[in-house]
Amino acid sequence: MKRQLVLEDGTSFIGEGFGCLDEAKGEVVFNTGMTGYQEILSDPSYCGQLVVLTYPLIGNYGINRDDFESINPAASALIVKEAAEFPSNWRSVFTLDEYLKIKKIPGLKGIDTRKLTRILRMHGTMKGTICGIDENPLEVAARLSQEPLQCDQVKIVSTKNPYPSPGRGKRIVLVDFGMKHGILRELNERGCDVTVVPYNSSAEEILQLGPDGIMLSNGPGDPKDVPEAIDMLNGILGKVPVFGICLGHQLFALACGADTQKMRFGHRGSNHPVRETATGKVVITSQNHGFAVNPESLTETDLEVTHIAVNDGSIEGLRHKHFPAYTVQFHPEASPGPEDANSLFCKFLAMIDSHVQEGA
Ligand SMILES: NC(=O)CC[C@H](N)C(=O)O
Repeated sequence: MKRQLVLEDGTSFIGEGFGCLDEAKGEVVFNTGMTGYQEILSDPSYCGQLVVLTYPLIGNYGINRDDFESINPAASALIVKEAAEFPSNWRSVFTLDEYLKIKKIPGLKGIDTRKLTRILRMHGTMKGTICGIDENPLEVAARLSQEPLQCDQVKIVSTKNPYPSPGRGKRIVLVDFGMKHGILRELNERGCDVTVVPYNSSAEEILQLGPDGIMLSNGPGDPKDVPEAIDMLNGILGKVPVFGICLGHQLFALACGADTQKMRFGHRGSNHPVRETATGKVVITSQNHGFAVNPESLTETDLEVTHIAVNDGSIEGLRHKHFPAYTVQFHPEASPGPEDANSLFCKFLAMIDSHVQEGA
């Protein structure tokens, strides 16, 4: 069935609906990864977003049982040039179309995703909707531009109750703002005894669990929509070592007095080069973010920049000058993408050891 994507500025792309044929609405963002559509689709940070994949053929290795980053994908829709109907991979259990139908996610295929991406790069991220072709794009766009952006995504994707993921090693409290399973996987692989807690847990509730370290997960939306987490961070900073990823990094920056800002079209892909300021070493990273820490806002804080994006010079990592705490804007857990930055999890555990040795 023919469906159209209408952008906030009235641009319309007519394609073929696949997966679920419901209407979709949200922010239209593009990801440049050549592979990893299953992980992208199931990354809760895409909650409320219509994800455009720039690679022209998607779905050719199907959907498997192993590569999910969450149980229920949170993306509002998937937009591709061509969706493979006959996947070929020994792990494949569903076609992309079957999976989108099961999870009730609208898909749109057969549109010029390069043209769409160029528009988003030039204009910046826009709101959009997938609807029937009988609708007038200008009327749809006028309605869209009146609608406020969603601001409750973290509440939707975070766990409602704490749960354990046991191990015999260090005790880590993982604050779930919309956690990718990859983060939990990395901690468990290193033997950590993890308790995953909801996004709105208080500092007291977290400290009562007696953590050796606190990990702040990735998550969807604007970090300023999660003030509870900033209060919580103010109650734990300096008491327990902290490591944060993506939304966790942005929340850490806000809690330390820095500011965040929306990027024009963000960083979403699997090959973003990042330079470590101390060594000059460049790692290729997996990224998915539309906000970044404002560099000027760091002057009055105790934060130091540890990583910089090679492509646009934006901040990719921070460290607290006095407390055992550091965070990164990119995804060291990869999934999808390169594992160059994976050792940051070992660095977190080493930071916990030195915190203990210092008798803190
Ligand atoms: N992956 C993430 O944690 C994304 C963080 C935030 N929602 C952003 O878009 O910048």
